[in-house]
Amino acid sequence: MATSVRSAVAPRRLVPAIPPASAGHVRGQARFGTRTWPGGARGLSMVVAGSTRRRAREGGDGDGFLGAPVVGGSGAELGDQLSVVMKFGGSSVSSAARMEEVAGLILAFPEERPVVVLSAMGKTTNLLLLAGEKAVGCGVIHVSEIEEWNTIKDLHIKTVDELGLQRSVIHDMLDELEQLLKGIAMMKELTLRTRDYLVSFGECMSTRIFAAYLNKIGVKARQYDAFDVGFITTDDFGNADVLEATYPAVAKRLHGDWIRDPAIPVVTGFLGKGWKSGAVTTLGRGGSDLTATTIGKALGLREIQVWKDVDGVLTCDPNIYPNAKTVPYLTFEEATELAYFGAQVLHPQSMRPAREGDIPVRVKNSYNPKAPGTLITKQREMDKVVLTSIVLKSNVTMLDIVSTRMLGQFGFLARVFAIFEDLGISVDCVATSEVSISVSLDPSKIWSRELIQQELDNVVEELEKIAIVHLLQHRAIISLIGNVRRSSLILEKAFHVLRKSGVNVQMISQGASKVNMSLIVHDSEAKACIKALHQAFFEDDDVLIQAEVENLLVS
Ligand SMILES: Nc1ncnc2c1ncn2[C@@H]1O[C@H](COP(=O)(O)OP(=O)(O)O)[C@@H](O)[C@H]1O
Ligand SMILES: N[C@@H](CC(=O)OP(=O)(O)O)C(=O)O
Repeated sequence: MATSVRSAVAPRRLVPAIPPASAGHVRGQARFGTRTWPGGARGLSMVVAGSTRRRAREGGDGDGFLGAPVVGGSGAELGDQLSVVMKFGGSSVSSAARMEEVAGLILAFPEERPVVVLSAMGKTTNLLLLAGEKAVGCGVIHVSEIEEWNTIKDLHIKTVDELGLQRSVIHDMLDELEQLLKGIAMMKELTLRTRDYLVSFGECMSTRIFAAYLNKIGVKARQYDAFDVGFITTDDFGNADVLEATYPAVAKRLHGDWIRDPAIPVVTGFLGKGWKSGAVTTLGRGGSDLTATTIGKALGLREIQVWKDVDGVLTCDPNIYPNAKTVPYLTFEEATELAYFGAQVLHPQSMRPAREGDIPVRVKNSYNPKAPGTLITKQREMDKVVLTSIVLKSNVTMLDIVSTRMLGQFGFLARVFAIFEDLGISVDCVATSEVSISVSLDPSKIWSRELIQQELDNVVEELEKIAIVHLLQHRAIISLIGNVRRSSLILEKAFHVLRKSGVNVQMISQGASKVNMSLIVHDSEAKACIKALHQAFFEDDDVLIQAEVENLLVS
């Protein structure tokens, strides 16, 4: 077993204490459940516009004012500045009923002026991907029979009907989507660029429907496609990075429109525009979280809320072990490690803008809004914290690389990493000795290019020029996110549990940030390990007692 230092995540700065901004939200929570306005145009007009004066606009104008009576008027009437981002994931907006709930949630916080970010409805992104893949091989005349395409179409039409909207809200989008699928069928290929364009229809439709619904119930809203309002990205289709130029561009557009003609912005999550290609890009799966934090930073908002289908960030993936509990507080650093090392609940890059802008992020449950959720800030009280969360990244590939020449550690490491750089492969965990190095490869980066085996063959071929290489597949990284000051206690306990379970740890790695200790085990053992570790750390008081004793000894 090798031990090491890992440096997968960006370096950190020391930061001041939790800002008082969080207090504002607690006020909002207290109000929830005793809503003054249960919904409906009259109440909502009071909530959102601060005025009961109405202004009806007829006919769709492409801005989300789709023929419904709307409320609002001058900026003076709407009053305040935009104050929070509220991002709702696919599970939160999966049907008409869910959209009604979400509208109710937004309006339950009348003191807020939200920017709303939405993902595609339910599983639409997956369905679009499947439809695209089927289109490649089915022939143009069979496109209309693709099951996933019909499911997407039915869901969106049903939603529009149930919300009492005109089908014209999404008619053009559905038409264009069908044409695109036919184009893919004709070309018999689905490039990464076309795939991003294809999946963008999910967010483009959900936001159009939701904005139209808000307008219908009397809340003035305006739909935006992120790629048209300044989300400028790299041209890495499927996994694009947001570029710095995005912040001023987004701020200018959203703020400018708000000042001119206040209306709740409803923005597509997940999407951007490639700075060279000008084409639609996507920010990686779950990328709407990153859209939300980017807008939060761009506009300097008070809080970023990401609404999910769980009570917040949990002590482990509830699909692996249902006894997972809510983690009430996290630092940006912990949340970043957690997301980067596989917790699906947050997009890996999403904490960066929030941390840079020092804007608290709150993870909430749209199915259980009274639950306090998880508050993520720069710093938090760590005295009583031992372990925060256990994260699993499955199906990881490891490379054991042993130098054949005596290059010396410096030259050897440099050569190895130059090869990874040349091949554009990123590394999660690293363990080194003078003439050998073990690394785990970041699966998301490899998968995104769908060339797993080919890429692995390339990297092995290159490395074999300077080393003996063993490729180990089907491994899992178990990351223990916890208190740096308790690392000995965490490791002692973890190894005790794993030894009792008969598990052999193949590599351990501790990041420079030290909030994360990663253990690599065989994939087949990983889920049982998570369960045993969870029981030991979160369901057994012993560990807390040990920490208390340590506290006393220190003080
Ligand atoms: N540590 C964790 N805490 C909370 N949820 C987790 C965790 N690990 C995995 N998940 C999964 O992440 C899901 C929420 O993320 P996601 O599906 O991206 O939400 P949304 O689509 O609403 O944005 C949960 O339903 C849960 O199954
Ligand atoms: N719809 C995209 C983007 C996204 O963020 O979705 P969600 O918020 O449902 O994870 C996806 O499925 O990846």
